Amino acid sequence: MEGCAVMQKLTVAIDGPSGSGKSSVSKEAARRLGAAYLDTGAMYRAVTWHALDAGTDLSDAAAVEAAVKAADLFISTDPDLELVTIHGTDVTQAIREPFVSEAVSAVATNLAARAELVSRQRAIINAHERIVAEGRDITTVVAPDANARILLTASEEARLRRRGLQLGGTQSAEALEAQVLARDAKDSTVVNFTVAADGVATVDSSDLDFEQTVTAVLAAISAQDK
Ligand SMILES: Nc1ncnc2c1ncn2[C@@H]1O[C@H](COP(=O)(O)OP(=O)(O)O)[C@@H](O)[C@H]1O
Ligand SMILES: Nc1ccn([C@H]2C[C@H](O)[C@@H](COP(=O)(O)OP(=O)(O)O)O2)c(=O)n1
Repeated sequence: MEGCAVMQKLTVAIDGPSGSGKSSVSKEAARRLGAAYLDTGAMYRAVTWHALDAGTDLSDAAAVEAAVKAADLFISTDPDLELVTIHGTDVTQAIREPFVSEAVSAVATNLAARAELVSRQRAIINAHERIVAEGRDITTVVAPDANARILLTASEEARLRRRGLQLGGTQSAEALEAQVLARDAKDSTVVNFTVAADGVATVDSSDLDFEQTVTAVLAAISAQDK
């Protein structure tokens, strides 16, 4: 019926390294597609916050697994509402603090913790008719059967520059490299987010501004979702 278009079911999976623009671009793409938005990195950050809050020794794999399984985690999937809670406590801001960024790889490299979060992420994705989910293993592990799968990349230089601006230009080059490059190096020991898997489209945002990147991602989604 005219003016009453039926929205088709849609799952979009987007992966990429730190600072490539995954979160900001996926959120905007979700708004324009009338879809929900899932930031899986925020889930890894939230369970890390929970493990630290509970005094967990992050070098003890069994203790990390237990802390992740026990985490009562809520994450908003509304692209216009950023909200993450653990046991009812609002941790939306806290999970972005450096103490979480520095610890998160210890959880993200724990395979049992990953299995637990992958299962929760699949449940969230399945509960939505239309959703854009982003992270490091969404195209390959969490939703390999998504309607559209994209690897969003950018040069190291662009990623460091963007993260530096995002953090207010106060960080030293060494601190930024530790946050962006060293964390990616640790994380990529368990998941591949630097090379596109078969059937995954690559969007390189190095020479694109934000709006151009959103346009390129939306074009890659329509090209795949036929
Ligand atoms: N194509 C782009 N051009 C310029 N800046 C961008 C672009 N994409 C994202 N940004 C900015 O770079 C910063 C990092 O993006 P973000 O979405 O947080 O990356 P990621 O989730 O991959 O770590 C944000 O401040 C964002 O607004
Ligand atoms: N699907 C995912 C998403 C994030 N992670 C890990 C990798 C990162 O170190 C942390 C936090 O992810 P996040 O996307 O917030 O990272 P950025 O700071 O945006 O680079 O979680 C993961 O292993 N798998």
